[in-house]
Amino acid sequence: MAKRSVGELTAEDLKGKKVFVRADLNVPLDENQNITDDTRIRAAVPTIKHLLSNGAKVILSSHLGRPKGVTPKYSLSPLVPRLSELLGIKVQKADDCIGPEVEKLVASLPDGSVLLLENVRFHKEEEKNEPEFAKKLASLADLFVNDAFGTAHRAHASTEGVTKFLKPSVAGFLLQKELDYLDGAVSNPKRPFAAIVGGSKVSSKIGVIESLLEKVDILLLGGGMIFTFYKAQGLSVGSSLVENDKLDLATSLLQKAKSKGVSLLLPTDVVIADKFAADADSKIVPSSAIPDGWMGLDIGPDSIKTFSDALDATKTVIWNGPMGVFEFDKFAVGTEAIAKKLAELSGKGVTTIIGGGDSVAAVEKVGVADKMSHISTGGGASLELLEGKELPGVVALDEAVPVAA
Ligand SMILES: Nc1ncnc2c1ncn2[C@@H]1O[C@H](COP(=O)(O)OP(=O)(O)OP(=O)(O)O)[C@@H](O)[C@H]1O
Ligand SMILES: O=C(O)[C@H](O)COP(=O)(O)O
Repeated sequence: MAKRSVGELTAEDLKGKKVFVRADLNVPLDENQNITDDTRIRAAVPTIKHLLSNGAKVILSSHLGRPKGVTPKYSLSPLVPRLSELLGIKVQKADDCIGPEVEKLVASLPDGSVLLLENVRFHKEEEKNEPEFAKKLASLADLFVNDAFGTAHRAHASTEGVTKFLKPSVAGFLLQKELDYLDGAVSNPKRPFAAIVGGSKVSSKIGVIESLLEKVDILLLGGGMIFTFYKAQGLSVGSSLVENDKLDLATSLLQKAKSKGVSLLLPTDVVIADKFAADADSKIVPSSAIPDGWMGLDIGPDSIKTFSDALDATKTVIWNGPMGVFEFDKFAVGTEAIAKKLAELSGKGVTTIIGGGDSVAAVEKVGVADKMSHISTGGGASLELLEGKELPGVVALDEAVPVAA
């Protein structure tokens, strides 16, 4: 069911109103507290700007990291300058997210301004979703906007709990966009629809693969998980990453693909290494000829060609997980080739969706991020959505009002 969107709220609904906005501003910081990737801050801006331009007072909340109690290195203070710069106003910051001091700051907020609350996870009640804590957060505002897609898979006080005390509770623009692509485009894709799934282990992608097998026409598998599939087919895998307890599962996934008429492609050649290291000796071998003592760390050139050809026929592609150990330049070729291929397909009108995690890093490394139709800001959240799970932070929001026919 579609959710009510912040876009439906106009100046009439918003002027002078205090709006509690939950965003996912969980950005990486270096040892000097400098932001090393501001994607999530930029992604939160359209919703905040919409609220400000309609005269609302924005009370902005987020977590950062996984602190246990108040931990200065997880303060949201380092985010204030960038947030202010992107919004074009001076953002105020509170030292806590509840309590009398915060209430005072909220009471003196002018229309069209932003108060950033301190890391909501400094209170253990946040992750426990304690109603009393949610009520205190909610008491700061008149209505709720959830734009924290990256945290929508968590039923926490600031994502789910507050909806019990604030009406309306609506979806922000980012949350909406993520759902449109990761749920909408994937459930109702332009076909042929292909998924590319990589990453390290098959065990962490079982849910995604099973769910995608119900929807896709083509499934391309890469990354460390392929060796479990090879072994299940009786091939030697040398010292490659293998999950011996998942061999039956790999066989059943191959059978399921067959019975569903999904074209499941495994790499036909691999780049192997004599050790797990950036400076390892490497060579390219057919998938059926991995010698003892060698491990597969990337897909080979024939596989890149086969995968690229298969992708040429598609209208929608979703990608989750790298094709190899892309952190080592020597074994990044397969992942980078897929990133470039998707950029090329985007230019031809194919919908290309990058489902979070390491594939986002790969696309950014190759410099083609701006070419993709959609890059998810959520790792765990995008994976859960692709697995077909409901996200508590989304479920709790108001339903969209059906448009009269
Ligand atoms: N052949 C391989 N052998 C061992 N590790 C591999 C291999 N191919 C890829 N990997 C590793 O898999 C890791 C990514 O796997 P993961 O399952 O975490 O992917 P992801 O879904 O993109 O990430 P996230 O879990 O953050 O969403 C990378 O660190 C990469 O080095
Ligand atoms: O980075 C993320 O995936 C989100 O911000 C959620 O963080 P969490 O896994 O600590 O809940």
